Formats: sequence, C-alpha cells, structure tokens
Amino acid sequence: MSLTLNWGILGAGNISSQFVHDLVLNNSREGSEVKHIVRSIGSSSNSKGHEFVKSNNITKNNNHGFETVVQSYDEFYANPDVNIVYIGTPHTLHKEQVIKSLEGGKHVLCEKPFTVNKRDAEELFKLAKSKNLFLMEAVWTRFFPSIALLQKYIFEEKALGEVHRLFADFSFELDFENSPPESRMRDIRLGAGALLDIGIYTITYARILLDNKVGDEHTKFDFKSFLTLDPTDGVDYNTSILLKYDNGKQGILTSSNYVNGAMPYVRLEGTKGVVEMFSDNPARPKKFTISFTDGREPIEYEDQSGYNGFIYEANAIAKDIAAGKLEDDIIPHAETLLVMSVMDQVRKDNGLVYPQDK
Ligand SMILES: NC(=O)C1=CN([C@@H]2O[C@H](COP(=O)(O)OP(=O)(O)OC[C@H]3O[C@@H](n4cnc5c(N)ncnc54)[C@H](OP(=O)(O)O)[C@@H]3O)[C@@H](O)[C@H]2O)C=CC1
Ligand SMILES: O=C1OC[C@@H](O)[C@H](O)[C@H]1O
Repeated sequence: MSLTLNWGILGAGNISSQFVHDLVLNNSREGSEVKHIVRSIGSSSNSKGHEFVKSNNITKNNNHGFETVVQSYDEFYANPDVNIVYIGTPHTLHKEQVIKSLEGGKHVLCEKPFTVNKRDAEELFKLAKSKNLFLMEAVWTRFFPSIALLQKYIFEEKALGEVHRLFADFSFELDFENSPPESRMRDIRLGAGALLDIGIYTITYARILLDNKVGDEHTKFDFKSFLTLDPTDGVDYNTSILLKYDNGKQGILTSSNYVNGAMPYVRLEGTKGVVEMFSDNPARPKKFTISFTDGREPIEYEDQSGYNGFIYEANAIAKDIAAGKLEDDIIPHAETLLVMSVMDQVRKDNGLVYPQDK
C-alpha cells in the first residue's frame, strides 16, 4: 500500500498555510507513516505564491526532494503531478473549485463549510463518485486523537454514565474595524456569518459527542434556532441552536462574532462525570479533562504532538485513497450532508439567504 500523496494547495491564505505547516513538519520527522509532497501552490498571484512557499519553509529537503511550483488556478488544475487538491479559499468559491479539480482528475479535500448549502454539496459528491475520485469536507476537528479517545470513554467505557447535555460554544470578536466589508468574514457574497464559519463546529461537537453513529446511521434529532442578522452586513454574527436527540440528550450550541467565548468551550454532562474541553481555537480539540462525581482522580489529556492538527485528517485520507475508498468513515458524504441540512434549516428558519441559494 503506497502512502504518498502529491498535494496541490489552492489559495495561498491563512488556512492553507496552517495546513502546509503540518505536512512540512511531518516530512521533517523520522519515521512518518505517510509522504505528503507539496507539488503546487495555486494562487491568484505569482509573487504571493512564492512568498507562501518561502514563509512556510517548503524546501526540497522537507518535500521528499521535490520542488514546489507556483501556478495560476488554471495551470494548477491541469498539473499532472498533483493527485490531491486541498482547497483553502472562501466558502463560496469551493463549489467551482471542487468541480474543476475533479474535472482535472484529482482527489479533493475541501475546507469547511464544504459548500454554502446541501444542494450544492450533493452535486459535488455525485460528480466525485461518477469520476471514481475521493472527496471530503475538511472538518479536521473530527480526526484528532483526543476525539477518538473521548468517544472511547463516552460510548464504549461509559465513563460519564448516562450523558444528558452538551454545551458547545465557538465565539470570537471579529475585528470589524480592520475587516473590510468585502472580506470573507463580512461579505454575504463570500458566505460570511458565524453559522457557516464557526457554528459548524458546535454542530460537529454535538454530532461526535452525543451520537456515536455518522451519516445515514445517525440517531435522529430535532432542533430550534435563533440567528441575529447584522443590520450592516446582513449575516449572522450571533447564532444559537437548541438540539434534542430522540433519546433525550440535548445540545446547547452557540457561536458569535460580536463577543469572545469562554473556556471551557465544551462541557458534556453525564450522571457520573463531566468532560470539559479547552483550546486556543475551539476547532482544535487539543486538551480535555474528565471529572468524576464520585471524587475519583480526573482524567487529563493534552496533545503534545507539535502539529497544528491537520496532519490527522491528511494521514487518514492517504490511507483511504491507498485502500481505494472514495469517502472517509469518520466524515462520510452523508455526514457532511446531514450537517449541511441542519445549517440550511437554521438559515431558512431565520431568513438568512445567500446569493448562491437562488
Ligand atoms: N479548518 C479550519 O480550522 C479553518 C478553515 N477555514 C476555511 O478555509 C477557507 C479559507 O479561509 P482563510 O484561509 O481564513 O481565508 P484567507 O482569506 O486567509 O485566504 C483565502 C485565500 O483564498 C484565495 N482567494 C480567492 N478569491 C478570494 C476572495 N475573493 N477573497 C479572499 N480570498 C480569495 C486567496 O488566495 P490566492 O490569492 O493565493 O489565490 C486567499 O489568500 C474558508 O472556507 C474557511 O471556512 C478557515 C480558517 C480555519
Ligand atoms: O474554521 C475556522 O476556525 C477558526 C476560526 O478562527 C476561523 O474563522 C474559521 O474559519
């Protein structure tokens, strides 16, 4: 089984840089199980692309002897050396870029939110299957070792007893003064708003901590929600979702771009114990504590790997592709569609329509 991926990185921005950091670190470490070769950076600007290669310190030495080229988007899609594309551009560009990457015969890992609505996501998954190519939404959170460990404690060992309630918050105060109205964080045409940007993670925590099944197998739930639409930008910067599973478990999910959130950002309550999660970034589940009601020693976990955490999803995909799979078991297509359907309904119930919905 060959565990080598030849990556093309689309968009030389913030998240692409964080993603590439992990690939470079992986390649600099002895004994890494997967070779992640960065073949190409697709950028709107040649100089920006070269600056990206430089600032992320991608060299032949830490890239398995390969030079990284910088290409225009169109050259990038046609690059025969790239076999998987990572899409790190604003939400509303994902759809067209996934299509062009698949048309170019490449597997795709596309940043969250995968698309703006479920209809578009379905179209992309159908296309990938028809071309026999792997396609996944990059919800990296789901792939952290901390999550697998928590799921073992919660669902297999029942360390919390009966789980009843989850609080999950992802909030940070957007620097409105320094974020121009045409930035991806504010522009409705780029899919701005807290729900698609950070609310998606609170729904993700409900999915992975309240239910041990994914996609078509999921436990049924219902929800009600409120969005506060900003009078200037017309998108939600305050978002609350109340969720109830058929088995009675509840999730209280909040996200905001008006105010900063508190720590712990996740609190999961059961009859015998409580999980609390801490992080500099609630998308990155690096640290948790489990405290027990009977006074037992708490369990404490912290990821000390030195990775940002993108390596976990990247390695999982390498194994999937080597095994000939078209989707991943942790976030199969149906799971992305489920989360997208929740976000569609929340927007519908609160009057948030993106131009792409029409
Ligand atoms: N997994 C995670 O934790 C995170 C995921 N994300 C997701 O990644 C995506 C990108 O976010 P982020 O990296 O923060 O965004 P940035 O604005 O930092 O970068 C996006 C890049 O996309 C390209 N681009 C093309 N067209 C546009 C446009 N009209 N406006 C802005 N950029 C454009 C640019 O690259 P170039 O000029 O080189 O073509 C730009 O640098 C989003 O969908 C977001 O949800 C973001 C942060 C964290
Ligand atoms: O996915 C994300 O996680 C971290 C946030 O800061 C960012 O806005 C968002 O896109």
